Amino acid sequence: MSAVPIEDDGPREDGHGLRVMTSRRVAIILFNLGGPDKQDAVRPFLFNLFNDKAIIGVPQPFRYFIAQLISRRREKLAKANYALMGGGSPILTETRKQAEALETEMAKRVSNVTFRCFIAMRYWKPFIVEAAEAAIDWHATDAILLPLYPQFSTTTTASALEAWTSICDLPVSTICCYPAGQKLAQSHADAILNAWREGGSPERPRVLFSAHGLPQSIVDRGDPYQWQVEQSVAAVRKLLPAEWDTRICYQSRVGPMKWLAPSTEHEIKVAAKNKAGVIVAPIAFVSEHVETLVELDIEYRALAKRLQLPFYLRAQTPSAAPRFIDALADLTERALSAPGKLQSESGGRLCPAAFGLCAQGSGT
Ligand SMILES: C=CC1=C(C)c2cc3[nH]c(cc4nc(cc5[nH]c(cc1n2)c(C)c5CCC(=O)O)C(CCC(=O)O)=C4C)c(C)c3C=C
Ligand SMILES: [Fe+2]
Ligand SMILES: [Fe+2]
Repeated sequence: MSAVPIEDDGPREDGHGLRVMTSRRVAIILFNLGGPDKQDAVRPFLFNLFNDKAIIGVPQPFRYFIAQLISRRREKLAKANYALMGGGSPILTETRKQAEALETEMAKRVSNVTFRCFIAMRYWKPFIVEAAEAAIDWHATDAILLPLYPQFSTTTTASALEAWTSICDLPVSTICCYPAGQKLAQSHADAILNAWREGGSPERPRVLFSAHGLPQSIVDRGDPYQWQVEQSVAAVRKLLPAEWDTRICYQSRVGPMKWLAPSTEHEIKVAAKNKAGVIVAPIAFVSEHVETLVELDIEYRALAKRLQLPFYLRAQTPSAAPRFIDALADLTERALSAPGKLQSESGGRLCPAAFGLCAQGSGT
């Protein structure tokens, strides 16, 4: 898919022999996972997820059949979970709020460029191809690829960026990761402190930083997600009272394989043994969806109640909080002034770009 120039786009004579540049139109492509919008969408959404080679690394046609099998098996449980949220995922509504807020912020910050956010979901509508088509139809001059995954993983960021580069050749600037940014950390700390205050400021809470899990085999292959989660937690910890106990744990395991440990469920059981109340902080999600609203708010809350934890509080995800939108705008602004470069905020250590996982995203 190629950029089609606007009829009168590009440098042109102004009648006095001077060259006039038409304005830059930057498409900000916001990547996320996507979620089923209705019950009938649950199975095809799950199929798309498990048919991604970044999730199940076996060749076709085997992956196709495995994806059919798993999505059929998981459908009933997943449908029941989405039913608890009114039938579908709120992830698109949440992402739209972020897109709107980021567009407004960028218009305030930069006056000689026109910005438009396009939502590009990996496994459900609006798909990445739809975002690419919409950006081309809007006559974007170039694009900033901004994954709504602060921590880079081959299963999320790389998968989305590869899907984009295989269909669209707009000049791009890519933001590959931003796990330890100060404003992102501050938005998490704000949410944790809010949850704590709203819970009556109980003494010595234990903060469980709960990240979406990943199969251990994927981490062993060099996926940087786990250490980037650790970087995020380190940045947030600095903003919390020093005497608070904090732990990292992993939720949302799927299937029988070994996943990152300890699990969030395990840490809730440990907290019960230690008679510690917890604040659960989703550290790898930037919006509300099934993994927060059902898994954390219903399933783990019920477990905590059964185990008689002194308290169970849950910090909200950054969603469209001004500090988080500010963080996204900073990243966008930096990418704007370095077209074609891969932007990374991974703290200097082993950027994914260094081992080529998302280098294709650098474009021009
Ligand atoms: C932090 C980002 C995410 C990583 C890493 C990730 C890896 C990963 N996920 C699955 C399987 C499922 N994930 C599901 C939902 C889901 N996952 C993420 C984010 C990450 N996944 C989000 C934001 C969501 C919510 C989508 C929504 O409904 O809005 C699901 C569907 C729900 C369910 O059935 O439990 C599955 C399945 C794997 C296998 C994996 C890494 C290999
Ligand atoms: Fe997931
Ligand atoms: Fe990076």
